[in-house]
Amino acid sequence: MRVEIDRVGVTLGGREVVHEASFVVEPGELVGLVGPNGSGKSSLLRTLYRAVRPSAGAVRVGGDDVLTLSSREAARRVAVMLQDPSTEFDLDVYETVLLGRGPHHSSFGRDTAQDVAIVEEALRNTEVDDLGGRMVATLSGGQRQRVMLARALAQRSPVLVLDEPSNHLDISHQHDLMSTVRGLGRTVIAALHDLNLAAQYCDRVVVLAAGRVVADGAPAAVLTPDLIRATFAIDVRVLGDPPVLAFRPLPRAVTRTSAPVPSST
Ligand SMILES: Nc1ncnc2c1ncn2[C@@H]1O[C@H](COP(=O)(O)OP(=O)(O)OP(=O)(O)O)[C@@H](O)[C@H]1O
Repeated sequence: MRVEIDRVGVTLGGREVVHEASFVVEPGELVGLVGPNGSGKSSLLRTLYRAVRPSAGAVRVGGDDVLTLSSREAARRVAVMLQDPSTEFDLDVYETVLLGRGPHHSSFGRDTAQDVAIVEEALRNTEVDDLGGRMVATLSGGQRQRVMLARALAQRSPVLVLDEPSNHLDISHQHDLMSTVRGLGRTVIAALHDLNLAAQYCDRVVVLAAGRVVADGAPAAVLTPDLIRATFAIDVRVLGDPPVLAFRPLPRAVTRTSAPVPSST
């Protein structure tokens, strides 16, 4: 399903934090949204799952403005996995993932054998099937994040929105997550801090800086040393295609963090 972000503005606390953002995600594409802290990634993604109303422009999913859809239809089209899932959850893992089936039920609909099969598959795909009976609040950050991915997968929506999906995951689960979402064949938009993950797995990378889209294209075309230096204030060497990025802090960052300067050889 196609997603269009069309000249979207987002105003929060009286300040416009996203300005005229436009890009398209074609059906089945995996697009990485990258940018420094506070550049507006989460705010823009929130317009897609209707947690924030754009102050300008429109977000269209499958050709329809998301604001014109019923809540059920919006949830059938777009599933979301959030950066910091609430720790207030009073549900176990199985019940949490089953919530993903909600948009497919009528108000008092019962869980079907198909729901159970879909939930069990999502639990297996995210390697949390051994945690089924555990309360979500008792899980580690990474385990909880995988449960939230399982819930989003169980929703079986054609569009998946991921906001920093891998920030609690160990290196192997980061790659598992990216290859899982890549293999789904769904339309995926993921805000990512790890530019190497973006480079390796995304079809396209959209760069936000100070609320504006400053680049949009294939990873090798976008993730250049000049763009990364201008956007993130860090030096980088780019090797190969898909690019592998080797970072080297600028002197200002070294002063700030007292971190050792890695060798450039
Ligand atoms: N509820 C709010 N009220 C006012 N300002 C907000 C609110 N939420 C976010 N902002 C501001 O909007 C700007 C964009 O924030 P946003 O969370 O979208 O950035 P981000 O790119 O996702 O950042 P990060 O990489 O740190 O997660 C920031 O300056 C932030 O302080």
